Amino acid sequence: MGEINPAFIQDPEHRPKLSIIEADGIPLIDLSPVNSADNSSDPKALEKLVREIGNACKDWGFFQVINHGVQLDTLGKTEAAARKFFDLPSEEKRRIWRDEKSVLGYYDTEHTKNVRDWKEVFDFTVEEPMLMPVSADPEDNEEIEWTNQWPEQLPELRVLCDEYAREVEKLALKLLGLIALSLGLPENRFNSYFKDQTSFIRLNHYPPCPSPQLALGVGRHKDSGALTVLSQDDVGGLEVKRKADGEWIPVKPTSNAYIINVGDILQVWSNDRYESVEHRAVVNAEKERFSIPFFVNPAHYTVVTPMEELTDEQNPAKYKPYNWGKFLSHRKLTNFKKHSAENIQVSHFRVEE
Ligand SMILES: O=C(O)CCC(=O)C(=O)O
Ligand SMILES: [Fe+2]
Repeated sequence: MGEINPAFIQDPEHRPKLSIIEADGIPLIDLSPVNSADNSSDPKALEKLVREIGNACKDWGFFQVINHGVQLDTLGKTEAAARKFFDLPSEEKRRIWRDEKSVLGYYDTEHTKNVRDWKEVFDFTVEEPMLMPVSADPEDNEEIEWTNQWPEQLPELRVLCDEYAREVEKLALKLLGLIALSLGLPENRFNSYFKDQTSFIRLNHYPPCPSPQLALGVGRHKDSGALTVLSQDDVGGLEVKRKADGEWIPVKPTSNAYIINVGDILQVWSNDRYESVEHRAVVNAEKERFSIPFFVNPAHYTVVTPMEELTDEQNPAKYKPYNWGKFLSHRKLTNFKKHSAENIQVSHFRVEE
């Protein structure tokens, strides 16, 4: 076992077990009823699908989908380009370094809950240009464009990532429609929030780690957006905190599947019918691992609040409204360094009961 920088070492209670737990994993859902070639949708099959999605969101906050409609070729090419990118010399990657001013690009010192993650990442937005508030200050109404930074030495990365974003975006919108139906809302209920979406995609690379029992690729966290659509390779490492008993359950890699998880915004929109669940990524002593999350986020000016159709006197709103863009700016700015205070969380907007 090699030595690792103490910045990566997790407190004992957060260290991974790395033993194989034989457990039923997250639900696997077949999306063919909404992706059949002739587009003939059988109402019974659609109803069943909506029920399955609703149950998965309720019981796990996580599920996998197959027959999702994303071209395998597009995913394969994006994965290959991601490998090439992380293989570039360090100086090359550092030319597109992410910092407080330019928050997209390459980064290898992210901290989750104040412990450094054993990973390097590349972030880019799905919409270009993407508008955001200039600061997290609620009084400041100025907007700014967040611009992507692409590596000069790998021009194909931009082309492939753009194509990938367009494909996965379709899947994301389809899933948001099915989730809306599962909550008893019209299928297009969430659509307008995504007109000026602030969605972004991350290429994650987890290099082999000499002390996988001490560190994590990504420490435990919840995703703050509406939904995450994640592709992982066949190495495995993602673990989900099972709602039933708090046990960390590995998500077994399933070929050609996407992993979907409910983010904090959906938790608020659904007024806690669905929950954004903690997850983390463990690392591996021998193998490197790659994953590509698509974080599905609404327009920055979205005021996030429980859907009024889902609240009434018996079931009052459990959250105070908050501004998504301000929330995201706050998160982004605090992710750059170790902080003494806890990051901003949706729980801060919870109404006291
Ligand atoms: O790599 C993974 O499997 C999970 C990554 C993740 O949770 C994240 O980037 O938010
Ligand atoms: Fe995550």
